[in-house]
Amino acid sequence: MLQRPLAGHDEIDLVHTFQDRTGLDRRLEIDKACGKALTVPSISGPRTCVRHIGYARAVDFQTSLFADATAHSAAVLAPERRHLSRGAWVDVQRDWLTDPDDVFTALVERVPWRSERREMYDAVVEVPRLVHTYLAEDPLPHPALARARTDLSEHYLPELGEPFVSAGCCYYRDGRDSVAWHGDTIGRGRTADTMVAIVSVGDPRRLLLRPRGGGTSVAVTMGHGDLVVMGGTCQRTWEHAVPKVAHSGPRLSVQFRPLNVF
Ligand SMILES: O=C(O)CCC(=O)C(=O)O
Ligand SMILES: [Fe+2]
Repeated sequence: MLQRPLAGHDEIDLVHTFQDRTGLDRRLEIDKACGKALTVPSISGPRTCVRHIGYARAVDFQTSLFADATAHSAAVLAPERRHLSRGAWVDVQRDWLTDPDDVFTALVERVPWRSERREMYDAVVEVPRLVHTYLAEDPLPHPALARARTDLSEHYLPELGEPFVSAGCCYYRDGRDSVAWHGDTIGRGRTADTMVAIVSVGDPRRLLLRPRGGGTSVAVTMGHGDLVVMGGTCQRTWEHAVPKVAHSGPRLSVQFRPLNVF
């Protein structure tokens, strides 16, 4: 772990302040010259300071431990399965990514984020999050994500019968950003069993799941570096949402999907 900017690489962009798990104030900085993320003890002053192209708002996230950048990008896949009703299930593996901080900064910096607008009744409203989708042939913004897609494809192949190809990305800038109740039912998820694998970095947010037509909802917290996979009939017999919350720092999610699932 680097404690201070490297000599000669002092042009720093994108500064996040946060408390690590031991309660210490630290800063995460991107060195523009070498592209590395650096963590330094935070000096007193405003908790938040951010500057990056096209988006400037308070950024403050609680991080897990910083991992050694040379380590493997993700732990061995061994998720725990929770069976829901009607053939739906959800797999969870906490702290799957080895260096979620690096993935966080890469996603913030390298994804060509765009805001979407949707027609709703008589008005055109802004979709409350930033989005971008990488298709099968597009290079992903961080090697750990390419590795994650390969590992997920291998692990789930016996059950899924095909690889994960696309990577949908969402940027929840703060607690006001959200996803309303829906199933990923455009394409094959409407009629066939499939899987959607979500890698999450940044502040924890809750993924709520509820049976279509009513029933008790189930909450899965998606934390920094966690993996959550929705599978079986989940997209057509259940719905999911990421509700708004009063306070949250940024969270980014990458959803890996097989061909023709949206
Ligand atoms: O942010 C997430 O993890 C879920 C997003 C989602 O459900 C979707 O984009 O279809
Ligand atoms: Fe979804």
